Order: sequence, then structure tokens, then C-alpha cells
Amino acid sequence: MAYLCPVQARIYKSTGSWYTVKTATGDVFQARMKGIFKKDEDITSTNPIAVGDEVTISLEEGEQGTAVITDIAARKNYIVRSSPQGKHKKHIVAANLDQAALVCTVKEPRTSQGFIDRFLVTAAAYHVPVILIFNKKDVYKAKEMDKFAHWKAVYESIGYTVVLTAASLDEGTDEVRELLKGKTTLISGHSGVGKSTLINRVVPGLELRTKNVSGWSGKGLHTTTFAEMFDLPDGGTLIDTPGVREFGIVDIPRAELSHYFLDMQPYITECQFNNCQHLDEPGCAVKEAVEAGNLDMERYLSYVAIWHSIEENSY
Ligand SMILES: Nc1nc2c(ncn2[C@@H]2O[C@H](COP(=O)(O)OP(=O)(O)OP(=O)(O)O)[C@@H](O)[C@H]2O)c(=O)[nH]1
Ligand SMILES: [Zn+2]
Repeated sequence: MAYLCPVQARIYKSTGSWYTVKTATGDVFQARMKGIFKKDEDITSTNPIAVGDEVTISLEEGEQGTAVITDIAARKNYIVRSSPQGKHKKHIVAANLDQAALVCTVKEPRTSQGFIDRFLVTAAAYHVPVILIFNKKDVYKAKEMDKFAHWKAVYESIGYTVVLTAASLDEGTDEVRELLKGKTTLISGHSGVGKSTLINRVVPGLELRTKNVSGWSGKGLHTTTFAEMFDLPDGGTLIDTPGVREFGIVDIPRAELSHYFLDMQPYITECQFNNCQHLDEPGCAVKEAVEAGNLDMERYLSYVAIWHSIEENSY
């Protein structure tokens, strides 16, 4: 079969065998893969192409608006999670990210620091900067505002960007828009934090379905959803991954975990043992820093919890 001249495009949505692609000039096509591509990553993924990928397409002659994907460009980075198809298989969630945004809440529901830290570790492992967006500020009372102030201080001192919003009131959202401008951002968050509400604010005309938290447990509800990329009005794109709450700590051996706790960096070289895991070893500079109040205790507890959750022989 003959194809017309090849063009570059980006994957906006993947629904299994069909991909929605968009060219630089804004033309949208439904495309499918042709042949098997040689992959430069040393991972076994269940999906060869992911949202955010840059691809080469050729339009199908005689077909209306369909194309074939003939090549995929090397990825700048990508985030994977364990595939539901098997423990040792990986699913590429999104590729070519400039940053990731995690929508969190101090209340209704409260995002646990463990959840935040797992996300940060994963992002650090893939060299993706993170913006923490604390939403629902309108329901925070003094106690929650104190908690937010503490988290803001902790995470900003590590180098993360922290924003406070009330998406449903469109408050703080200008700052979010500014941070997203011109970039490819993966947006994530626990169910009920207001992620869809926020996306609807920054992508006008989208109107993603939002759920009311009250009367809905969130547990056991499984809708088949697909990652999707949206254009932002001032340039840049936003990748939503509905249904993907957590990426999991994949591909990080226990011994390397502390490298992704960026606030631990000044201390890990000071431990008595150079293979210190910062748990029960004597002369551990990390634990000394926690005791001296120089490292956040909750961050350290997240480290310990994540360390234990990684299988011993994961590498
Ligand atoms: N008080 C308050 N409620 C909000 C805010 N933003 C969103 N909500 C409400 O929180 C609930 C959940 O919002 P969604 O946008 O559906 O949350 P989500 O994070 O997308 O949740 P999933 O759809 O499960 O992924 C809805 O009832 C929203 O109206 C906010 O800033 N303040
Ligand atoms: Zn140590």
C-alpha cells in the first residue's frame, strides 16, 4: 500500500491499537502502528507507544483521516508503572515530560505524605521536576493551614514548587496556568482531590466529568480510562492519566532509594558506613540529621516505608 509523504506528530491519546495524533500544524488523525519498532529503552513495556511520544506518520491513501505510525523518536524521558498484565512488565504512562504536577489536599480527603513522597521519588528517578498543588484551600481551617505551611516549607526547601489553590473557586489557578505555560506537564492526584476540576479550569471548554466525594467511596470503582494530552491556551500541554493514582517505585533498588530523597543528599556521604541504608546502622548521618531537626521526620519515615516496600532482590 502506498502512503503519502511522512510528517511528524505527537501522540495525544492511546486507546489500545488506535492512537490520536496531532501534527505541528494542528491536524488530528487516528493512527495505528505499522510494524515493530526497535526500542532504545532497555525496558519491556506492554505498550510500544505512549502519550507524549513524538512519531512519524504517513497518511493512508483513500482513507478518511487515518494514518500509520512508521517511526518513534527517542524519548527525552518517560514515566512507567507496573503493568496490570504482569508484575515484571511495565506500562509507559507518558513520555517527553517537562514536569509533573501532583494535586494534593490537606483535607477532604487528606493526601498522605507517604503518597506525596512516593510520587516525588518516582519523578526524581525519571528526572522530572514536580509542582505540588495543594487544592481546596477554602476548606482549610487554622490546623490545616499550619499543616500546609509546614509541607510548603519542607518541600520548597528541597527545591519543589508548592502552590495553594481552590480550583472550584478559580483561586490560585493563575499561578498554575503560569507554571504550565509552554511545558508538557503530567498531572496526577489521588481520587477526590479536585484534579478534574483543576484541569477544567486550565483547559477551557474541556469539561471533564467531576465527581462528588460525598457518598462515593472511591474504592472498587474501576473505569477503563486512558491517558490523554490536552493543549493549553497559552502553549504547552497537560497529560491527564485518569485512574492512575500511583506509579509505584519501579526500577529503584533499595540501595539507591536515598539518592531520590533530595533532602538526604548532604548527609548520605557522611554516614560511618559507605553502604549505610540509613535504618539501624551506627553512625548514620541521616538519622542524626532527623534527630537534630535538620531533616523532616515524616520524610524520613516515608523513606523507611518505601525502603521496606521495595523487594529485597528487586535488582
Ligand atoms: N471545597 C472545594 N471542593 C473542591 C475544590 N476543587 C474540587 N472540589 C470538589 O471535590 C470533588 C472532587 O473533585 P474532582 O475534580 O472530581 O476530583 P478528582 O481529583 O478529579 O477525582 P477523580 O474524578 O476521582 O479522579 C468535587 O465535589 C469537586 O467539586 C476546591 O477547590 N474546594
Ligand atoms: Zn546512613
